[in-house]
Amino acid sequence: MANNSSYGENVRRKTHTPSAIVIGGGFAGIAAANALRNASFEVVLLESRDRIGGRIHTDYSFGFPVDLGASWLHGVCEENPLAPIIGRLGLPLYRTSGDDSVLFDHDLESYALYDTKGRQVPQELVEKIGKVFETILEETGKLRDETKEDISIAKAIAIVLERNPHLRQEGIAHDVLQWYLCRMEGWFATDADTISLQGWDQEVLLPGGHGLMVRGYRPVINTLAKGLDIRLGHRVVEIVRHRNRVEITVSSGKTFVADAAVVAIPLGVLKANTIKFEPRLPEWKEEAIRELSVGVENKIILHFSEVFWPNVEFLGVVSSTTYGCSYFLNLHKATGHPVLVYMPAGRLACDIEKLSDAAAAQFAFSQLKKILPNAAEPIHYLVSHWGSDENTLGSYTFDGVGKPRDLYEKLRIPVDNLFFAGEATSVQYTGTVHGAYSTGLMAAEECRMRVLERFRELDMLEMCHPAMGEQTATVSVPLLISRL
Ligand SMILES: Cc1cc2nc3c(=O)[nH]c(=O)nc-3n(C[C@H](O)[C@H](O)[C@H](O)COP(=O)(O)OP(=O)(O)OC[C@H]3O[C@@H](n4cnc5c(N)ncnc54)[C@H](O)[C@@H]3O)c2cc1C
Repeated sequence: MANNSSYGENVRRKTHTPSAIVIGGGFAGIAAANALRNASFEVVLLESRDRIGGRIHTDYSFGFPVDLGASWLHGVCEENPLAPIIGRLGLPLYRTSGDDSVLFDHDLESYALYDTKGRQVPQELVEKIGKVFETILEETGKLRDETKEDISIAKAIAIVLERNPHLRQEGIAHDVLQWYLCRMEGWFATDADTISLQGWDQEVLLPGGHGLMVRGYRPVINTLAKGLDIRLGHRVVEIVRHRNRVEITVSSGKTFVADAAVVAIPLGVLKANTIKFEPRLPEWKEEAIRELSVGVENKIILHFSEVFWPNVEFLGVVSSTTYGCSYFLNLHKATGHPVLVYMPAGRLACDIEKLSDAAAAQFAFSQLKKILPNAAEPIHYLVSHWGSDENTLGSYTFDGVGKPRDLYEKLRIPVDNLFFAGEATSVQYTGTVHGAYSTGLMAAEECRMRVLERFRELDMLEMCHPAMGEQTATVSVPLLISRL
């Protein structure tokens, strides 16, 4: 093997720095940009909003942090890819449930349910119906084994109740059952008649239960974003891919060029077709964008001058329909601040989004008054609009009826030098922060590999220059781009 240095004068090395553009400054995009920067790429991140974080939106206007987007770490354990950062930053978590289940993000003993007249539902009944709900869902599993055709979880439950009349509930017990279903709808950000029987329990749940980020998610994303070249207010409108180059145009008309790009924008935005891909994305990719479903969950955050509610983790209002049920997270338990967070999902969330912020806050307050008639008016409020915000157009992805789960993977698979990231590309952890983060890292790694491979080719081409003679053509020279 020849000594590389003996060819030093002859081999004209490429000094081109590999480059990438990341589109979208949510967890996926920031994770990808951070990883590519660490791999010595020149990285520019284009973000349409005037802030980073995307569906991480910690607001400080009350004088303390509250999250309008994600606030739980699902899977409080070391296996959670975000655990090392959260741990290093010393950020406290408040565990609301030790159960790694999509059904119970609060431990059953912390339930505080009320009927619409403000009477607390006896705890034994709450726990009994919780078990009935689990049994019903187990029975829907049997139904799933019987039939190949996918149906909604609402339809499956109706069939189970028809077959097992002893599981049917009446009166207040029925209303409590509706409340459990309403919380399940919250998990998927959609109504039970759109959740897939085949898919609803297929995501991977990390162990350790569910924990609230007491100081909000912002410190985590800020840490990852440190030192990155982030261009806020840059809305991407066109993505043109050439063989070894991408050209990205933003709404001001400015164009950015790089070796590759990571597309980390929400599924809702992709579905709206507001970004032109040139050439068009392949049919299988367009199909994934078209067929995957995104739901809506919102937060109406009420800040009171003092606590007047019971010292419980949350207040739930049961009703004869899931649409009529309510859930208020008591942030005072976790943070010490007098705040309740009302969280509607599905059709209710979409309907409330049509109201003004003042009317939405009033609506949430009216739900609270049902159980606490002497409740004092909030002093401040914050209202999210994840369904209509043009930067998101939905809260997170859910398993729609009849939609195969390989659509998530199709959404993730790269197209030429375009790499896709974001919660909707995560097969395992769809709809979560750690899912978005993992896909950002994965896209960055695939992008790095592809661009490095290309430079290796270029270096070989340079070495085949006629002036170098036959012998040098096969010599392996460590590539400059391997600066890891
Ligand atoms: C109300 C709510 C509660 C949630 N609760 C939890 C929870 O407790 N725990 C949990 O794990 N997950 C939760 N989630 C889900 C979690 O927030 C998301 O899965 C995750 O944050 C998505 O990250 P992302 O990077 O994929 O997308 P995003 O965070 O949406 O980032 C995409 C970015 O792209 C930008 N963008 C859009 N269009 C363009 C464009 N044309 N050009 C340039 N940039 C563009 C957006 O502004 C945004 O910054 C919740 C979500 C919501 C809405």
